Amino acid sequence: MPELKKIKLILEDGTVFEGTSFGCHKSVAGEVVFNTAMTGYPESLTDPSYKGQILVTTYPLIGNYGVPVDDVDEYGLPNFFESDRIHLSGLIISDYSFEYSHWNAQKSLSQWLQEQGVPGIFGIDTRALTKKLRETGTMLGKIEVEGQPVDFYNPDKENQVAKASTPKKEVYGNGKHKVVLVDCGCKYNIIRCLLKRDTTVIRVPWDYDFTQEDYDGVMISNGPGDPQYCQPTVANIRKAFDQGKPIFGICMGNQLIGIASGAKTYKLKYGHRAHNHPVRKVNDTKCFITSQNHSFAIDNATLSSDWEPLFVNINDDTNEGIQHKTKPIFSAQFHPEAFSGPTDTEFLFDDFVKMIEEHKAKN
Ligand SMILES: NC(=O)CC[C@H](N)C(=O)O
Repeated sequence: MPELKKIKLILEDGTVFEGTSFGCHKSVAGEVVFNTAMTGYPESLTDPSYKGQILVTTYPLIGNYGVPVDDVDEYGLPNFFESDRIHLSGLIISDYSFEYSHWNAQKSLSQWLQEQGVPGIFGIDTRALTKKLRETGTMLGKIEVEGQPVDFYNPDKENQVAKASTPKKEVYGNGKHKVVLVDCGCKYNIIRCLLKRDTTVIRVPWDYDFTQEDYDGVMISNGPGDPQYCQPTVANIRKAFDQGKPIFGICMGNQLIGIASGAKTYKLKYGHRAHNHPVRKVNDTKCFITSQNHSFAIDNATLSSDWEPLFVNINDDTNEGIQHKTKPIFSAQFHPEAFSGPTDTEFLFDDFVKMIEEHKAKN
């Protein structure tokens, strides 16, 4: 049993929670958001969309299955993580499991957080905290070590995508269809899902002019922070609209395609972070259970007449995707690549590749 040190969680409204430190023992500030998923902490911690945020897990027991091995697949991508490092700023949990057990575990969550310099706090009433965030809305907060004060930090005041995106172009696989992946802080399972479907993935930085590339389709990835910072990406997406090839956007990708189409985005009160968000296909009775992690959303009322909502969230009627009425362009606000979460909507990758095949056959 490691030496246990006290640490505090301080919210911008002055609320203070006292807990125990189980990660890197240092102070950190960010935006406090909650996720209600029951599994998937290794994937969440490495999801670049959490950059600038401190995550609260409502599932009380965390750490019980440790941290997976960091081996890589044939393309050099880690098998069990969504990026090459922990992106979130801190982790807030109720009960830390000092014992871990899993066939694939390599180390404890505590050890991993310490290695990566990320603070963790346990012993927090995460239900009370989540109720507060639901009532007040997302709040800024800090995990603070006694005698090490930090200022509050608002991730919406900076371009987080520029910090999470890849610095250079990289090509994966050797499949039939060339897909440009605009990396706004992409989760690796988007690359895996594309590679499984006979594609070559050309991963490029968020502000790279991919319209000069030789490509068959474009994927705009997920990513952290306010989509309004991605104006260079928006300008390139507009150029791609004119090129007419299939485009698929996920999460931040949905928001950026929306902005490029002329629509507006706004910030939700406390976002959607879970494995069980019910989403309905518009003009259809089909519903899907989806994995989600976002704060911003497209305002359906601002969609221009060439575009229409594709999916809607059944809990709060917010936008969950859009499509162009005539061009092969569509996007989802949820995560069809899951990891973690239900894989029910992975068929959207099949739809995308089918669009590419049809477009190639016609042109
Ligand atoms: N996962 C994502 O791509 C999130 C998109 C955006 N950063 C949001 O919070 O809404």
